[in-house]
Amino acid sequence: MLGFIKKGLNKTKEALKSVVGSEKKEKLPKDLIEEALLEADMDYDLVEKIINRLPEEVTKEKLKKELAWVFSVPKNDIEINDKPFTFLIIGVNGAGKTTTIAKLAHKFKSEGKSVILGAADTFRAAAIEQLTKWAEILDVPIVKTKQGHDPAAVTYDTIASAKAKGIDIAIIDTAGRLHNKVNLQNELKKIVNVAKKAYENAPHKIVLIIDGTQGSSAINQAKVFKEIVGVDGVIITKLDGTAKGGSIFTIGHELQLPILFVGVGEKPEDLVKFDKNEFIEGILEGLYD
Ligand SMILES: Nc1nc2c(ncn2[C@@H]2O[C@H](COP(=O)(O)OP(=O)(O)OP(=O)(O)O)[C@@H](O)[C@H]2O)c(=O)[nH]1
Repeated sequence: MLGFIKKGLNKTKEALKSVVGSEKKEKLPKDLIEEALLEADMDYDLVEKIINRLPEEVTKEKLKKELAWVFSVPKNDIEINDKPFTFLIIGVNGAGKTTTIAKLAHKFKSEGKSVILGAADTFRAAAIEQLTKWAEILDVPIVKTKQGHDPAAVTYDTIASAKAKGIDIAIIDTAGRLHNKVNLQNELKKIVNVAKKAYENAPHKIVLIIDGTQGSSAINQAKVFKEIVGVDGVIITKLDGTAKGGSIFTIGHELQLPILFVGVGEKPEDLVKFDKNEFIEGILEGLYD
């Protein structure tokens, strides 16, 4: 519970305090709130929308109401209601896909579920090696092939293996070469089609990994992925390393996709379920406390 605000929003809170000061306050002038929210990388239009509804001097309670009003995100519960429940993990290189897959595997394993990984980012040898290392550390099976081989085949084999072994959850990595949209689209579509051949209900969740340190600029990338393959939910990584936590408002608002989890560190346990109220509470702490 505390992980999100403590670890995930620390730098964002510092950014807010750099504008409003760090002493405790009952009320804040609205132009300072405006400046602080922009400093934390909350989208300009969203900030204006909020500011227009505020009086000159704003209490914490009032701002809380307005932040909650403007920030409407779809529900983010994941019900594991099928077997093997398949996650397809997509996103640009470096966004934190591999680390996030390890975190998801760790989470499900610690809930008593069995997990298998699929190394379908066959574009780079390093991606396969990195995921293999995580599989060893976490003691979960992995399906992989040589660099350059067909990612759809790895996807098929992963799901088939999960079925054969009665494994609860399959998590499949993919390559994220965004500079060639057509290739990426073809590859992802093929992976999805082949996943369905392995198991008609797969993939159950296509999850987009977004690098939180990129702030609002990651949104256009996200829109491309949403357009080419469809996305069921997002995970925002590296929140601990950025002062741009306000971008979560923008990401949630613009994409209208469930924010499933946020990454708050590099260790397998550094994954927190996103909670809208906790997030808003963290922003308010940065401003008022
Ligand atoms: N601080 C912090 N670092 C993270 C988080 N998630 C990932 N990272 C780091 O970000 C870097 C990139 O993560 P990867 O998981 O390798 O990213 P990827 O998208 O798989 O990238 P490629 O392997 O290049 O495709 C690594 O150094 C991770 O340790 C997070 O939530 N917090």
